[in-house]
Amino acid sequence: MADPEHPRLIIRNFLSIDECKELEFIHKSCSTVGYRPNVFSTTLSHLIATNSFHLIIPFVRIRERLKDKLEEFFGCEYELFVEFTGLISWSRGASIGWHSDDNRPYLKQRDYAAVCYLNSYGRDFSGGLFHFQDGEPTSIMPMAGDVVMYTADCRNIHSVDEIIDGERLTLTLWFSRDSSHDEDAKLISLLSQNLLRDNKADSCLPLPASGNMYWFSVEQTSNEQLGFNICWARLHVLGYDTYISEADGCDSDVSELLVKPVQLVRNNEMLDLEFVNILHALQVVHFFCWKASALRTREVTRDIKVVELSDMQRQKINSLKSVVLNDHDLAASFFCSIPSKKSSCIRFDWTGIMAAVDAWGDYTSKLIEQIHLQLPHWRTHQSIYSVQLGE
Ligand SMILES: O=C(O)CCC(=O)C(=O)O
Ligand SMILES: [Fe+2]
Repeated sequence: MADPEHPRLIIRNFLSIDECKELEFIHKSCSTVGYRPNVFSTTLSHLIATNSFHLIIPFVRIRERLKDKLEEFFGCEYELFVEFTGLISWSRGASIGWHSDDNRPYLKQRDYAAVCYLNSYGRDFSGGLFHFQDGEPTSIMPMAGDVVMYTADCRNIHSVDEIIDGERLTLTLWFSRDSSHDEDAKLISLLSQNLLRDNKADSCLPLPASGNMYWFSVEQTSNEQLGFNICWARLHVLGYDTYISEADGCDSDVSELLVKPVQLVRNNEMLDLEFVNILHALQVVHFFCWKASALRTREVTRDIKVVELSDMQRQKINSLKSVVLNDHDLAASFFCSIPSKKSSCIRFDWTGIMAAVDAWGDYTSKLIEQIHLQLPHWRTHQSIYSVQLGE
């Protein structure tokens, strides 16, 4: 039963570690700059808009489980709609002072919040403790898999300490009693438009959004500013460079670079395989990070061709870097894991990356199949739920 003065619930290990890792893979390969300084986010509508609509499938069961648990605990069965679902990461310097989650006129529809921690305090980031102003518990140390649920009103005023190091990642949902704020209706309409429009979407190769959505600068203004593109920054912190044969010198426009085919480079070697764009390369690399140990036993059917870089190619790579990562120290400080924990790095080899290319393709096809099977049911019921097929 919820305490009427401070209605809140904390559940340890609500999500499995693999669920956390899958959502981390999605966020690190699809996020955009967020709504507040040093915050990055991945919304479901963004996944749909960038031809990665199949990636909403991993959220479906989790959303449902969260809503069921929340409704049961707070005694509001069948009353709630999901108002917002998003992956949110906070990097060094991000924090939020005392607030309730409905504290703006345009947020009044929010009745409940559920925050799932996808990584852990001390291991993946430092700082970032959660505090309630009154009542118990006073503080929460975020740990992967745990969830905190609370009413969005002033009975649950809370804050989050500044992130000191690393990247703190959550899956955050808000729920509303007001059906006009039901996120599902909007998502189903977007999905229908995208899937109907694009029959050949079967390969689900990501399509970048506009360049400014991936551009981080301290001032958070235009493309011209000193800063970095977050897609390249995420590859850079993992030790990868990229080569774009079609890039024509250091005056290239970042928005144009986002849609050009890229090759992955590591030290002095380049994989002789073109990814359709930087987001495609990023998805495969993060898929490799997620599944590295399982990929070791996967047979690679294609030839792996790695070439040594020429001086010309190296020059081109450096001039590309000066455009997309013109503040690479800042980029590193945002997306690096915390310094004392470097040992958790994944052992790199090109065979692993090639295995990831194939395995990412299989993973993607399975999710596309799922979405094609489920969408008709979602449209009928105007609700996103896990359809028990074969019923
Ligand atoms: O991430 C958290 O622990 C809470 C975040 C929060 O308070 C918010 O986004 O309103
Ligand atoms: Fe909040």
